[in-house]
Amino acid sequence: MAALEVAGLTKDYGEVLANDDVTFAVEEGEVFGYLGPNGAGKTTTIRTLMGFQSPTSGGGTVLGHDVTDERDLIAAKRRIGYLPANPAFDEGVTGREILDLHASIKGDERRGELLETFDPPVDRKVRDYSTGNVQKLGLVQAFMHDPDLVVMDEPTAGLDPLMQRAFNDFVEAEQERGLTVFLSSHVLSEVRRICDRVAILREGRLVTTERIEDLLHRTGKFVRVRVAGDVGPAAFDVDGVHDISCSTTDGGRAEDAADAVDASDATGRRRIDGPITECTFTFTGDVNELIATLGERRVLDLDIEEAPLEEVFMRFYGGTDA
Ligand SMILES: Nc1ncnc2c1ncn2[C@@H]1O[C@H](COP(=O)(O)OP(=O)(O)OP(=O)(O)O)[C@@H](O)[C@H]1O
Repeated sequence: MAALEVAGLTKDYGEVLANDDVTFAVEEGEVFGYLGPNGAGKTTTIRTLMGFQSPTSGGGTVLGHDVTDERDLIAAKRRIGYLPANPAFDEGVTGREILDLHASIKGDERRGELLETFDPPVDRKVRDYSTGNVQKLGLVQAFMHDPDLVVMDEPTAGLDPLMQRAFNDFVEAEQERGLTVFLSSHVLSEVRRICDRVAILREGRLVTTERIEDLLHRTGKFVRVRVAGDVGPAAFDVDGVHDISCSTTDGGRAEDAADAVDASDATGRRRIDGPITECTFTFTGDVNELIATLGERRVLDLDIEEAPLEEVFMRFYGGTDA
């Protein structure tokens, strides 16, 4: 049984078709990312899955319970954690009181360890919380009753980089315990690290659902190379080179010794005589062929990294070649 299912989900707000026949399923134990730019319709799907609004047509299930059946959904919700986009808590009470209330409804088996990880200032009134602290309180609340499925709308919004990393580590550990996670995001770096699969939504329609590894494999590597000499794209005529762009600058400038192929002078820097060309391209071919071709040049600097998902994302948004 899928942990979460969306089947032909359509939501028409009148002016906007926010979800247009969206269908996908999240398997038990998966960390699944729901990606799309602002306004793509992610929150609409999530709010429908949590039973806060009715679909125009279609529907879905969470842990096997029909999201359009209020009673059925109440039973499921005890085993589900939920973090909404921009969580809003009663401002006049403390974080601890918020968590106490949640505990009385759903339980709080894991409150202590979660407070160690996310550490919101629970003795302060929520009105004094920063955006990040509200988010941390929301995360504690979403996980504290030890749910089987957690649904989160932009979970790392407002978190600083250290806390984002703590969140990623936490989700990875939770997955090992068998938790199923469904999270929306437009922060692609977080998706790449923690998600098994992603669905990409654009203007209410599902563009693709695939494994993150496949997405990365298909999109290849991003290469940036600096070589001595005035060379054009033809110098990198290897199968699998795409979207190459080269620019040549006059040589004669000081280069860091680390860049140099041969010895540096007494200052630790040296001059590269003649022009220098920097080329960037996406590479989907055999890396050995690329290395052989690069070996024909005097390489001053080389970066090879996974293609940024932002680029992949833009291609999907761009439409025509997606
Ligand atoms: N209650 C509503 N009434 C009318 N239109 C709405 C309503 N809620 C959302 N919309 C519209 O539906 C579309 C999808 O919105 P939604 O919030 O689901 O997108 P999203 O992908 O979550 O965006 P974001 O990343 O900005 O949160 C948007 O065009 C939005 O303006």
